[in-house]
Amino acid sequence: METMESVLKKYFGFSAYRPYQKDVIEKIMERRDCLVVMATGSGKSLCYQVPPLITGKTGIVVSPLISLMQDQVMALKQRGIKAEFLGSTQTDRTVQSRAESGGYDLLFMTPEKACSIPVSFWTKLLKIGICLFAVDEAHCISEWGHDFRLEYKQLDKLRPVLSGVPFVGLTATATEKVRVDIINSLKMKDPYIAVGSFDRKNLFYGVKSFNRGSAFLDELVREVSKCVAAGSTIIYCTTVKDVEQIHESLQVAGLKAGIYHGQMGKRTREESHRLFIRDELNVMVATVAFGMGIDKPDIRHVIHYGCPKSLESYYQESGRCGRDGIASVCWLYYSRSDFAKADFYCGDMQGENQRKAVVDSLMAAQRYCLLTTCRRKFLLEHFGENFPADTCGIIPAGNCDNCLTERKERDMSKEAYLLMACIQSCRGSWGLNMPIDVLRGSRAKKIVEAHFDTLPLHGLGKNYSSNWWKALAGQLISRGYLIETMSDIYRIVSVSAKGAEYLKSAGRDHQPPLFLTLVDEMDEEENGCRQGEGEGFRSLTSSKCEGLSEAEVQLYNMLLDERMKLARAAGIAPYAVCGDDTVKKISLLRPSTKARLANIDGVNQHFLTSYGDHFLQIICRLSQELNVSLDAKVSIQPVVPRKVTPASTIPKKLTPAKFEAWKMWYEDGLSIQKIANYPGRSAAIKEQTVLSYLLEALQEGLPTDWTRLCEEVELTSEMFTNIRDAVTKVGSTDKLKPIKDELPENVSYAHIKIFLAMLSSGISSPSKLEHLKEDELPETFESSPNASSCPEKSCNSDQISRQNGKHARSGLEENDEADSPKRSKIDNYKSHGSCIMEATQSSIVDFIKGFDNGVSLHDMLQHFRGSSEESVLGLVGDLEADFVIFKKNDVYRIF
Ligand SMILES: Nc1ncnc2c1ncn2[C@@H]1O[C@H](COP(=O)(O)OP(=O)(O)OP(=O)(O)O)[C@@H](O)[C@H]1O
Repeated sequence: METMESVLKKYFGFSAYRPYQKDVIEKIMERRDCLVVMATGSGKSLCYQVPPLITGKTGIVVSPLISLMQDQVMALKQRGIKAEFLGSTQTDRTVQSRAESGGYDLLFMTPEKACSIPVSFWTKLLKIGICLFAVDEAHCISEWGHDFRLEYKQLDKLRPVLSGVPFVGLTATATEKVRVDIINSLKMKDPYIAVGSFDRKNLFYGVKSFNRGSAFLDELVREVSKCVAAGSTIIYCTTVKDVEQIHESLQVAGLKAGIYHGQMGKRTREESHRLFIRDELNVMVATVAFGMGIDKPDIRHVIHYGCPKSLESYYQESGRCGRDGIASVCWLYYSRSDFAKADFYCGDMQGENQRKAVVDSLMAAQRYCLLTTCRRKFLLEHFGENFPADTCGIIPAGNCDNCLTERKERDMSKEAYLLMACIQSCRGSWGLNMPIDVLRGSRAKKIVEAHFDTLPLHGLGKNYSSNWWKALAGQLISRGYLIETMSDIYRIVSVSAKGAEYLKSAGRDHQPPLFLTLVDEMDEEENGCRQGEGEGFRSLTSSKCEGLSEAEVQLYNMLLDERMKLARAAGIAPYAVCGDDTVKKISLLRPSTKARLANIDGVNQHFLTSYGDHFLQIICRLSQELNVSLDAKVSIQPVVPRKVTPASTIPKKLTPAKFEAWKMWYEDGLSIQKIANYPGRSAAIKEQTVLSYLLEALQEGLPTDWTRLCEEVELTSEMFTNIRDAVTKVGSTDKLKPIKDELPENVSYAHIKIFLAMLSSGISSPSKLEHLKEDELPETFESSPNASSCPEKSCNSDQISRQNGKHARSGLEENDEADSPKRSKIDNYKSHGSCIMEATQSSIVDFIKGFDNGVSLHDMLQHFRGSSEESVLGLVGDLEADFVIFKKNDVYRIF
């Protein structure tokens, strides 16, 4: 049976699971129902893709769209996974019968199909084995969701039919209500719930206001032309008319743009989708009909032309961007008229709940547009996630427009007073138009009829346009001075308690200062320009080739062309051959052998067998042409996906600085030293301070990697044991000095603090640290005076000293030693290694194969003492693709 790790490398080419993936997979294998709520692009699909490959049983996946299933099936087949879909567009009549005899690892179907397929199908397949029943985009089940589909509600019918099969719901958008709905609708029993962070750290968020017209269209075309160099772009529009207009403008400008909306024929729509997925089109202009089905990992820009109908759908649609983890950009353009569309979106809503959900979501989207503070924080907090900092500008410098640019502020107390007082005078039962018209001195019929033209404030706000006042109102709403509510489809603006307090403290001639941000619309009116005007989009073209030399950039582009040719020949999308990031790594490392190619993250076995030789030839030829060496010795900083922190575990007590320090260390993998001297900080802080922040974070329950921490502060097993002895001797941990006094000089207070933190986490012995390296064993083990008394004279000295070391340690550790599978395996090998072994290709393969969790070079050298390090490395390097040796963190494994 394959293991979780071997499946990951063999089929997907990845070296490590992302947060939560492993846990969910394990739970599914234990046949437990699971609800997986994780960000778009965070890797939820892997949770249902892996179990069938381990168990050899079929996984059923219910998915809302045929186009989505088709793309997934294409990509899975490219990974050597047997996948198919059942649905109206399936032309192969044999799929169903092959499926029922267990012919597929993964079988996709629409909810309609799942409910209508005869029970005999399930009965037959159950006999062979179904390892899971996954419901993708599970929020469609809930009326509270933004994409409710009636067919999803019927899925519970299958529960009794598929008794014993774990049900797995997956979604990227789920509020508490939606989660409960999914669990109840699917009749999940004691489900394992994995809720990840919604933070898409590689996405930049920006918003701009715009006025419809040809001038803006020209600006948009200019900006989109710049985007094209970085990769694919989607432009989402709210109406078909906008789609057609923008598409035409892009085409006139010579851009390869496609179009997609609900009024197009099915064929043309599918063709458009296909061309975009295969990189034959650079830009797709679409309505939201082109939404959930898009699984293209290398989309670099998502632009919204018009405010989306809800913040949930904005998150979903912008979430199509940068799914491969590479830096990508989401811009939203809104105009004020977008905010008046509640009636349009509510049109076909039946129940009061649905109407309310729609209206609330639209208002949240509107607030997002008008925001002057961190957009990421707002988005995350909308999904119930705590974002402890006020800006997303700590790492790196600003990842949303509001955190990136310093906005102008000015005292707007007078204007704020006028607006709030006018709203109060109009008795707070109108939308914004009425009080603003009153302020601007309108004598429209409804104003005269309501006698608002006699109000003392009438006409006092003539100096500003209606849009200026609306922008001010937006600010006052976001700062809590005004409240906007909905009555049916009408907006009502009233003064909040905070606003009333302000009005009380002010009069017509005197107001306490109230500094507010000069948003674009105001700035344009007052100063004739917008802040950041002319900056255009955040450029991605430079980051695409970051870290590559000029020749490597050329190689990268040539390899992208080569990938395109291969994809065209195979009739698949280029990303299905391999991802952009993998091509970038290949350009950097320029492997000359299959083994080296296999070690590159993202290269799976199918790629190796299908394209490996071809790529190696091309790399060799192009490297010669560009005069760059093969097998470059570059240490690639893996794009370590930040581990997501479930909202509930972000401790309230921790200050943002402490939490940030922990995130940088634990999630971004930065060292304590790097954090202390982080360039984004105004002044360096002490390493000791960083360590104390980390320890506080751990005390608050945040996770850590003890092995890594010990390695970083050089806390060895020997020190650990010494500190433990000292603590026992002193008999108290209240004061550190007496403990320190018992210890040698090289043991610092930091070491003692870490020891104590470990102790309170239940680690009382150094060997509890999973990956403790051999060479970190206490020196006393190596230099044991008992070494010569080993009964087996034929044992090598290393083994003798370790055996004695075991005796030299307290009884407490004997059990720990026994529970370390890696160590006992190594010892096993060593006990056979009484003669000096020389390495050969096959003996190396046999040796590595003996370790499920891999083996380090150190272990290999200990085993093959008859060979030099150079020759062992040479042999490992020469082992070709039959034995895909995969190296990570200096540990070699074989697949
Ligand atoms: N462990 C991993 N290591 C590296 N890349 C991964 C890993 N798991 C998934 N990915 C990649 O992340 C990308 C997004 O994964 P996936 O399509 O499963 O996201 P998702 O959570 O289902 O998103 P959505 O909700 O938008 O459909 C894919 O390109 C996938 O190959």
